Amino acid sequence: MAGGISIANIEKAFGATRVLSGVSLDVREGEFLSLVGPSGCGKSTLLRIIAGLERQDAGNIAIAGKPMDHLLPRERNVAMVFQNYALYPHMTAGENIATPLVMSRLSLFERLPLLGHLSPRRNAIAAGVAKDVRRVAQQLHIEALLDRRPGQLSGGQRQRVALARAMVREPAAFLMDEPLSNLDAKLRVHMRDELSELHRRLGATFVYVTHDQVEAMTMSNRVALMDGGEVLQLGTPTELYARPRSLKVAEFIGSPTINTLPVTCDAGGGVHLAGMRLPIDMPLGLRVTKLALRPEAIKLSAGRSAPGQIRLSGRLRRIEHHGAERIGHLTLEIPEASSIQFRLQAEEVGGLEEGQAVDVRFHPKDVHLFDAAGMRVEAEPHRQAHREYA
Ligand SMILES: Nc1ncnc2c1ncn2[C@@H]1O[C@H](COP(=O)(O)OP(=O)(O)OP(=O)(O)O)[C@@H](O)[C@H]1O
Repeated sequence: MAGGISIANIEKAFGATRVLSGVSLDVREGEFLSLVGPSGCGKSTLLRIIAGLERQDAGNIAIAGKPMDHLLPRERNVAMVFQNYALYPHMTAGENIATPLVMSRLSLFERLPLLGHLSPRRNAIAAGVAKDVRRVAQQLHIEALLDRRPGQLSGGQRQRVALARAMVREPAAFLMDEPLSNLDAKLRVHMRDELSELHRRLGATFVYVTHDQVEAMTMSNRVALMDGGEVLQLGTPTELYARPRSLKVAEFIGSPTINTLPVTCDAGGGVHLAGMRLPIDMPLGLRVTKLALRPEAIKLSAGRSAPGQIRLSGRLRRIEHHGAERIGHLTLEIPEASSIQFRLQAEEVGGLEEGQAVDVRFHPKDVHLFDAAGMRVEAEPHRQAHREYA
């Protein structure tokens, strides 16, 4: 796997706490892959193991086909970017960016402030370092900031300096641990755009840790969703959103959160919701217990539903205005009285009042079904038309 990262059966425990339970994952050369998951799921630990900052108990890491397990962090040709930037406060931005090059190109003697100048090659190397620092500073539009110390920079500028320091060595891969989480919301959205653009320009492999699924979904080629030290699903953002492998994945990805409703199955594979037979059939022998629906799959229903659609009644509890979108909260009139959220169109909101009785409808093809273990089950094409929905 030239340029990619192979992660094979990685296990890690801190004392009695098992943090990674046999994680395997291939990061392709040049891809932007996010490790996303709830706090404590082990994503930072996995990144630190790739970087060599933490030692795994079992399993192997290879970068560009080369085993890394016995190499020090600096021998791995990867650059880490952290949430707290990790800049040296007493150095200027330029000196911070130059540090990795100074460390790799100058000997210990050549780095000495006075004696180092006695080395005949020192000046030529220093000029080369300065040129490389200017090149990355230009790419990140921070040339004007090179003489400032970190304390004189904004959060976004500091993050760019940290990125420049990572880029200057031209590493095989960038490993980023929540690099945007110290920035305010507006700057975070802007930096997301910049990071995606940087990734396109550099064509390097990016592994990006975040607990923010929106960040992961908007920037990544692929997302690995982790929970409890395992990868629950690896796929493109669209795959995770449209075909979640488990209820946990379905519930983690997407905002507002996917709606879930309890269902039962009869002996013939028919699916029932609150006593209603739905136009959905399961392969014989498979039973589902949960039905899940994305908020955008649910529509306000005025008049008769289109054939084949499922209709539910409820009371509109609240309308939430999010600027460009409006979310309706509906308490359903079913015995397991569940609350669901759905997207309302601008023109629909005018005629609605909180507390009002409304009907909603959805299409069976938009339904996700899960068994008692929370795993996805595919329905069969519907076997017979049911009068109540036809
Ligand atoms: N050096 C350590 N010593 C002991 N326990 C640790 C150490 N580093 C991490 N842990 C524990 O390992 C688990 C996973 O931590 P990790 O930082 O990898 O999670 P994470 O998914 O990145 O979470 P977050 O998003 O909160 O950073 C946590 O329970 C954490 O407390």
